[in-house]
Amino acid sequence: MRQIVYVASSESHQIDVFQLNLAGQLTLIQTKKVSGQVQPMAINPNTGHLYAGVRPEFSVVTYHIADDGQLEEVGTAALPAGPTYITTDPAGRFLFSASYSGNSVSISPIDHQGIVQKWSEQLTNLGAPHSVNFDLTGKVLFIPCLKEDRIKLFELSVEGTLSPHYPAELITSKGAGPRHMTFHPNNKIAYCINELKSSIDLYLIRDKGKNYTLINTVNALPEGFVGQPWAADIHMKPDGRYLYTTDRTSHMLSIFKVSEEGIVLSLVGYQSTEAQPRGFNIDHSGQFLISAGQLSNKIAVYRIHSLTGKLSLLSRYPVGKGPMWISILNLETS
Ligand SMILES: O=C1O[C@H](COP(=O)(O)O)[C@@H](O)[C@H](O)[C@H]1O
Repeated sequence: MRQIVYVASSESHQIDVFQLNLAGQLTLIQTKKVSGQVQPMAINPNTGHLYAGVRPEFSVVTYHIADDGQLEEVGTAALPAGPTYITTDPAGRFLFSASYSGNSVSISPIDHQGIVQKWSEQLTNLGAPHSVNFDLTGKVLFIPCLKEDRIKLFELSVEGTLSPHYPAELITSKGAGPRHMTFHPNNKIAYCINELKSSIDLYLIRDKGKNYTLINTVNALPEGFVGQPWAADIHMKPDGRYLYTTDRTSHMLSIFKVSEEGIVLSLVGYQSTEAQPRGFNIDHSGQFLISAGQLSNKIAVYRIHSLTGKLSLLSRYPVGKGPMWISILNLETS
């Protein structure tokens, strides 16, 4: 598997591009300067372009990815508000941008060459939306609204408009602050990391997405942890066997074993990691986890032990200033 790792560093306006080899070693192949603070990134699953959300001139930059993984800018399109998280629908026809400070989510069409166009629609009056997540059917869009303690649910039409799903929202516990999500490969369980409690909510999805039940809430910090929880990110190993989260106060990753159906999370342990780990990701083979330290200006690569899910540090690499987003591309499927 030939994989490329993209690391966005907001403060130094750059994306570092690394090749990831089969042993988990990284080789820097490009440092791409960006016109502003670059934060969230997304890869088009259809065309293989990389998109990056930029500030203070709110925009999304489209990059063509060369055969070796290097980036070439091919377009810039305006966004109505500062991008906190971006994603595309599974067909790669539209780009969705959640804006925490703009209390909105915008939709931008993507043309048939893969280039994002100016935004066409904006959902407003959302309370600090922190991410936009399609379930694995690609039909339901989950928008965790941190300041509302709700995850709002929408459906996407063929024309690219959003309408409320039924049910229209999932309600979290008071003050939880829902932030980022992931789904079990069986699409029967949705997991949401709550920023302000560093807890994980598990929702059972039934009746083809018409029925959701909150079946458990799991603490992602060690029992007795003292300090303000400040969770950031959540990812599942591609085979669905282990789940990982980060917390920025404790500078830790938490590791959970996932039961076969995805319903039970059993604590495996904690891994101390880079300072303020706002973003991390897992490679497509499920063998390596890479975490970014927003305060250390480094990324750390860990081997994931296939039988235990535990992490062992392989190496740390310097990147730009304020790294907060990691995207990984499998060149063989792009
Ligand atoms: O992680 C966080 O995100 C929000 C919004 O981030 P931004 O990148 O859109 O500015 C931030 O305000 C919050 O303090 C922080 O915890």
